[in-house]
Amino acid sequence: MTDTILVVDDDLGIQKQLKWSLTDYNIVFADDRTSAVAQLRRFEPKVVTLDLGLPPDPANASEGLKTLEEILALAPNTKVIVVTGNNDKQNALKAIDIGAYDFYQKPIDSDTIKLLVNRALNLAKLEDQNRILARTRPAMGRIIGNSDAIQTVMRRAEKIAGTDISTLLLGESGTGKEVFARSIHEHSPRKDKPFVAINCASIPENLLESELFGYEKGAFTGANKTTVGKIETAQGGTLFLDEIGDMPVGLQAKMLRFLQERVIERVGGRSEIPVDIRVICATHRDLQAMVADETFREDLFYRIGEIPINIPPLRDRDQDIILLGRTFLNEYRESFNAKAKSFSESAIKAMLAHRWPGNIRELQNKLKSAVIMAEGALIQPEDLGLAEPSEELENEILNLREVRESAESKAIRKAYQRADKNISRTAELLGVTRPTLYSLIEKYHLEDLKTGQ
Ligand SMILES: Nc1ncnc2c1ncn2[C@@H]1O[C@H](COP(=O)(O)OP(=O)(O)OP(=O)(O)O)[C@@H](O)[C@H]1O
Repeated sequence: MTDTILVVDDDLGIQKQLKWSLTDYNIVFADDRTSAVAQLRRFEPKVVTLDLGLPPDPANASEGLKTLEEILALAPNTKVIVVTGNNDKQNALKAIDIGAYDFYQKPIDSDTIKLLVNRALNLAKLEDQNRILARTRPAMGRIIGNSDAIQTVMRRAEKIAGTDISTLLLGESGTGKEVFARSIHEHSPRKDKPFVAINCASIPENLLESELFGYEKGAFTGANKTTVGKIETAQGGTLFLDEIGDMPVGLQAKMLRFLQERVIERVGGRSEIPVDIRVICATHRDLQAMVADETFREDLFYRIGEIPINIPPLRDRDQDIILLGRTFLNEYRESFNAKAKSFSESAIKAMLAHRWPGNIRELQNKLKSAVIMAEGALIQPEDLGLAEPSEELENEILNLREVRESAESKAIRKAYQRADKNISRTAELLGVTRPTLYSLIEKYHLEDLKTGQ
């Protein structure tokens, strides 16, 4: 397919000259700001050449710069090459500052403009490919979710996984902090070594120290034999400290020393034991506020949270609710030998409308009881303990194409989940043919649908 280039210039002579110079492309024209925006929406060119001297103010660059801003606001990935008058370096630099890809000064030289457009187009295509790759590459194995919110976090976690940087996972209860910690471990060079998790909130304060650091025989009444702690057990691997915000202040000092010096002493022990582990911490508490009221050590806060990751709550994950729901439904159906097979339409609506304060854990609990309670093959809102839903609130999007695209890809995903991942049935639900559905899948990069995910 020939690439389209948009030429924004009010000078007919220049329009013609560019058409002759850029014969390899499909050239479309605009002669002012309004028509430039209209052409941009219509043809979605990857490259635009823009004369800064546009009417009604051709002697000045203000209209051109405004047009540049509008183009970039609408289609930020567009490569805009600005054309300036002779000796107008200042406005050229202003344009680059706003986000133009490059500039050149009149008079136009065919070879130069050809080269510039070519390079801009190659770069735009490369960037497109990168974006697609980043979207379709399966990330962090065990984490289920297609929403942008979770995909962004997954990519962040993936990048961190290869390093030994200390990571702090933040998020409401039940959002999957432990799942993320495990995934980071599994994608790290330490994956063949142990992953050891300990929940600081569930162990009584006086036992937490010996649980973490181990103890020597005779260290206290009942210490009948030397016992290694969780830290030593994780040797070479990853230690996951869940609910780090609940760690007693006294123990925080010992923890900090371990993190700084990478040695530990067992309770009642005298020798220092070197440890090589990666530490991942998690909490649902506001550690920063705890630092402010001195219930959490500031130095430890910075030591454990070199890179924080915010795991989004389930209510911010769009269709993931249904995706996770179906996964758990299949799991529980088997283990309870139940007949519930799928969700009714109103159950899906109710699930999407619910706020899920307990996140994925709440979804699991509600589903478990729904699978047991449901009378027929379809789970109803009341089986889930949810009320019939009211109108769904949509985020306001103003660009019409974006609205259409976002609505279409949402509808395709929704239909696909409803059709139990059957492509023919999805096409039927959407009222399109299979080839049309495939081309839409291609267009919106929903490739995971073809692989049955
Ligand atoms: N993206 C996911 N895909 C599949 N299962 C998930 C996902 N996220 C979480 N789960 C499941 O949800 C449940 C809760 O997750 P997890 O225990 O990791 O949450 P948490 O944030 O650590 O919770 P808490 O703060 O209460 O300890 C687990 O059973 C986990 O397997």
